[in-house]
Amino acid sequence: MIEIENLSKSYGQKRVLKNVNLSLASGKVYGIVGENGAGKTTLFKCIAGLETCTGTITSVYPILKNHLGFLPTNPFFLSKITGSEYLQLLCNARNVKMTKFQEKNIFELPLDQYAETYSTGMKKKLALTGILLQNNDFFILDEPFNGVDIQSNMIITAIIHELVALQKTIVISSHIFSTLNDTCDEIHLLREGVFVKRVEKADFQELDAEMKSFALGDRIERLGLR
Ligand SMILES: Nc1ncnc2c1ncn2[C@@H]1O[C@H](COP(=O)(O)OP(=O)(O)OP(=O)(O)O)[C@@H](O)[C@H]1O
Repeated sequence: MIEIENLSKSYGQKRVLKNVNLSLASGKVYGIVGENGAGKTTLFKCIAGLETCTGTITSVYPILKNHLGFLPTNPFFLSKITGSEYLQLLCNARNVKMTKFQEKNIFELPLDQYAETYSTGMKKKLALTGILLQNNDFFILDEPFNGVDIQSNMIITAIIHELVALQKTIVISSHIFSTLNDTCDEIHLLREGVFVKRVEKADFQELDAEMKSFALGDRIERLGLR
């Protein structure tokens, strides 16, 4: 169990997260949705210890980040480091004894090439492979489905199901509702740094319809394309 209580974050005068609370259990997938700028990535960075914030994060792990696999929206790689070298670095960081990565290269990436030369989708798949090989217990996946091809999206969905079977804790953000529908146990709606709604799987369709209606309003009519 991971408990996030009263987490707040400001950039200068701007309060980006306002007393956010979230309870995360093992074997569950939590979807975080919200408009651009709602605070999803900031929340993830705060949980991962990559940003300072106020509030508390408690868990069964003495040092949470040692059990966390964080997939950023746009993974960044040092220059002149190949795909295999990157995977080796990540494995070394967690004391995972592994040197041959070809068998684990399920996304069929050119591991002997420099990671910085990979396409956007390939970078995401390399970073995801790395955190999976680390055998983490807790995963934060920031827009894992964005920018990867359809086949890889299917693989990522299957990976998430496998992580659930292994009792891992998973938090994901996505702007594509169907991907959350396929993977999440509950969805939390973040609006201007506040969780305004928590929806269980049985009510996902209702949330989808509500968000559609909220998003569309009379915008299409106003365009006057007919
Ligand atoms: N380093 C920073 N300095 C100042 N403001 C920031 C910084 N990072 C994020 N913000 C602001 O915090 C707010 C939340 O940004 P965040 O990236 O968390 O949103 P998001 O929900 O992940 O958006 P998106 O869906 O577009 O990825 C935005 O108003 C953004 O401009």
